[in-house]
Amino acid sequence: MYLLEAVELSKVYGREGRWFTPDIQKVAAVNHLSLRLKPHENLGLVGGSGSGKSTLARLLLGLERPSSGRVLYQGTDFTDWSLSKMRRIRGKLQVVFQNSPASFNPLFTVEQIIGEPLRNYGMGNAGARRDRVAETLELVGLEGRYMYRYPHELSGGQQQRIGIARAIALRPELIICDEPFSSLDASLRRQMMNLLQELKAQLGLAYIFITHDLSVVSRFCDRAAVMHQGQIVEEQTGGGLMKQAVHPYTQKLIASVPVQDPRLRKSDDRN
Ligand SMILES: Nc1ncnc2c1ncn2[C@@H]1O[C@H](COP(=O)(O)OP(=O)(O)OP(=O)(O)O)[C@@H](O)[C@H]1O
Repeated sequence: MYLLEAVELSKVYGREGRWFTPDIQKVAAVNHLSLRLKPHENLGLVGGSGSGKSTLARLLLGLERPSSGRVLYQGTDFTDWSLSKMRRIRGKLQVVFQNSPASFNPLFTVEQIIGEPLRNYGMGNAGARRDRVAETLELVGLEGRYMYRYPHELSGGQQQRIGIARAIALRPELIICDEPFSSLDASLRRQMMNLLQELKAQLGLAYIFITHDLSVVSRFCDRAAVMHQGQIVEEQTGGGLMKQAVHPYTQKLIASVPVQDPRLRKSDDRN
C-alpha cells in the first residue's frame, strides 16, 4: 500500500485583478497532478519558483483543500475531512519549513517547543510527554539537559536540531522538508541532512525534499519529480536526474543551478 497518494490533484487560486484587468485571474498552482509515495521512500521535488511545490506540500499535508482531486494516506481518502477529523492523521504527516527555528516562541523552553505538538494532540500526561521530549532530544543528538534552555541560548546547529525534534515528536511516517536548510552553510547543511538520514533508519521515515539543491536529490532521494506550472513534467531516479533528464524544462533547471559537485554533471560522464 502507498503511504501517500495524490490523484488528479488541482488547486486554483483566484487573484483580484487591477483596475485595468478587473476580472479575477485564476492561477492553477497545482494542475491535475498525480503522485504516489511508498513507505520509507525519499522523493525529491524540484522546480522553479512558482511551479507549485509548496502548494502541493500543503495539499498533501491536509493544510489546504484541493479545488479538485483526492489525497489518500495509507489508502484512506482524507480530502474532505474536517479539521478535527484530520487530527487522527495529522501527527503522521509533518513538515520542516525553511528556517524552522524562526517559528520558535522565544519565551518557550526547548521542552515546551518540542512538547507543543504532544500537548496539541493530547499525548499522555506531563510525565509521559517529558519522557518523549527527552527521548526525542537524544534522537537528534542532544542531551536531556537542553530541555531547560531557551532558543537564544542555543547555537544555530542546535536550533535546527530542535526544529527537527519538534517534527518527529509525534513519530510521523512522512516529513515534508520544504527547503529546510537552504539558509545554512554547507557544513551545517550536510550535518542536518545526515541527521535526517539517521532518523530515517531509526524511525522508518519517508521524506519529500522540496529543494533547489539538486545534489540533495542525487544523494538522498530514491526518486525525483520535476514540477513545472503545477504539473510533474518528468520523473527520474534521484541519481538519474542530473544525468538522464529528457524534458527541456528539467535540462534548463539543471543548467541554471550551480552544482557543487561537478561529477554530477552529465557532460562529465564523457571525461
Ligand atoms: N494563497 C495563495 N493565493 C494566491 N496565489 C497563490 C497562493 N499560494 C500560491 N499562489 C500562487 O501559486 C503559484 C505556485 O506557488 P507556490 O508557492 O506553490 O510555488 P513554489 O514552487 O513553492 O515556489 P517557490 O520555489 O518560489 O517557493 C504561484 O503563482 C503563486 O503566486
